This record gives sequence, structure tokens and C-alpha cells, in this order.
Amino acid sequence: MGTVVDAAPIKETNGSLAEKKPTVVFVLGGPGSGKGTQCANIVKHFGYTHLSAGDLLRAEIKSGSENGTMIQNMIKEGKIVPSEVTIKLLQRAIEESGNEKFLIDGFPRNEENRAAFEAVTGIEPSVVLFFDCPEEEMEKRLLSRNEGRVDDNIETIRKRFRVFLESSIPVIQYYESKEKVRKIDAARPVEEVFESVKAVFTPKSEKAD
Ligand SMILES: Nc1ncnc2c1ncn2[C@@H]1O[C@H](COP(=O)(O)OP(=O)(O)OP(=O)(O)O)[C@@H](O)[C@H]1O
Ligand SMILES: Nc1ccn([C@H]2C[C@H](O)[C@@H](COP(=O)(O)O)O2)c(=O)n1
Ligand SMILES: [Mg+2]
Repeated sequence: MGTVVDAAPIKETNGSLAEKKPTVVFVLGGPGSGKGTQCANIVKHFGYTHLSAGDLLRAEIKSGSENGTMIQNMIKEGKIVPSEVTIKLLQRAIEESGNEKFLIDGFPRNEENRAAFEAVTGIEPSVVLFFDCPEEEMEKRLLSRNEGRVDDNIETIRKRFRVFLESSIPVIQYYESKEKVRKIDAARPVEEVFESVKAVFTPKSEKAD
């Protein structure tokens, strides 16, 4: 069967999200770099709502949605799901949250994600966190994650690494050119990484001299 995507236009809420002026931080980094782990810490300390694009897509599969099979197949292959599907899930989660500060984890994964999100929502990120980690360390973490994810096997992990290099790094470079990227050395223990993350979220006036 061909790819199923919702035929309804996703522009229904166009502009309204931007009018609410939410603060959005994109959280990027290779598979297993620790995005989800650090987002959980940021939520506790700084009151953001964590929206993981991968988690939203996995929930969509479980919900029995008509796009479930397509999403499942793409995740198994380490491929990126069409932007209209992922953006719709993100828009809904933002609108339902009641918060105005969001960590959007694992999105945008490619140029199509980036441009479509901006066009549809009118939102630009205030900051882009980039968790920088060597592949060897990410591979070790993913192979011992034990959460039963269909993509945590060596064959899919290698495909995800390739997609990250080919499609996601250019997005990080785009935001570097806009001076929005805060690069974090993610190869250290969780607590040390979070010390660097905290510095990004702490206003200059509150930092010790
Ligand atoms: N700094 C760290 N040192 C060692 N292990 C870590 C570190 N950060 C996270 N982990 C572990 O590595 C695994 C992957 O972490 P996490 O799920 O946060 O990564 P992710 O970037 O969200 O990955 P994905 O892109 O696949 O969702 C988890 O088992 C987590 O407990
Ligand atoms: N913007 C996104 C984010 C995720 N996906 C798919 C493809 C990924 O390999 C998978 C898992 O994401 P993760 O939990 O590792 O962030 O979900 C996508 O297609 N588009
Ligand atoms: Mg994750």
C-alpha cells in the first residue's frame, strides 16, 4: 500500500501558534546522544514542556492511526516521516499543553522539517541545543538502552547515523549561520552534560562571576 498521509490541510491553525509567541528550543543531536535524558532534566529545573517528535510518532503508531503502518515502516528503516505528519502532531501537542515554553526534541531532522515547520507555524526557535557525541559512544548507548525500540538494532542504528550526517547536520549548520546553536559535549556523564545545559538556560544575571 502507498504512503497514507492526512489529506486535510494542516494550515488550519496557521499563524495562531506564532501569535501566542511560544518559546521554542530545538534539541538536536545524533541518535543516542542523550537528548531525551537531558530534556527530562531541563523540564524539572526550568518548567519547559518536552515534546519528542519520535515519541509522538510512536504514540501515533500505538493509537491505531491510519498512518501507523507507514510511520512504523519508516522508523524501522531509520527514515524521516513526511513533515506534514510530524508537524501536525507537534502543533496538537503544543496547543494542548497549556504551557508557553517547549523543548522540541529530535525535530527538525531535515531541511523539509525545518522549512515546513516555520512556514506552517510561523515559529522560529530561540535556541538550538546540539548534543555532540561520537558515533562509537552513541552506538554503545543505543545497544544497551533496552526500551524495546524497533530501531535500536545495529542495522537500523547505522542507517540512523547516516541520515543524521546527511540530513540533520545541514539543519544544525543552518542554525549555526543564524548564531542560534549551543553545542554541548555530550560524551561526558549525564550530570556533567547537564551542568553545561544549565548554563544555556540560566540568565546571565543569575550566573556566578
Ligand atoms: N551522558 C550519558 N552517559 C551515558 N549514558 C547516557 C548518557 N545520556 C543518556 N544515556 C543513556 O543512553 C541511552 C540513550 O539516551 P537518550 O534516550 O536520552 O538519547 P536520545 O538522544 O534521545 O536518543 P534517540 O535519538 O534514539 O531518541 C539511554 O539508555 C540513556 O540512559
Ligand atoms: N522529526 C522526526 C523525528 C523522528 N522521526 C522518526 C525517525 C527516527 O529515526 C525515529 C525515532 O526518533 P527519535 O526518538 O530517535 O528522536 O522517529 C522522524 O521521522 N522525524
Ligand atoms: Mg530520544
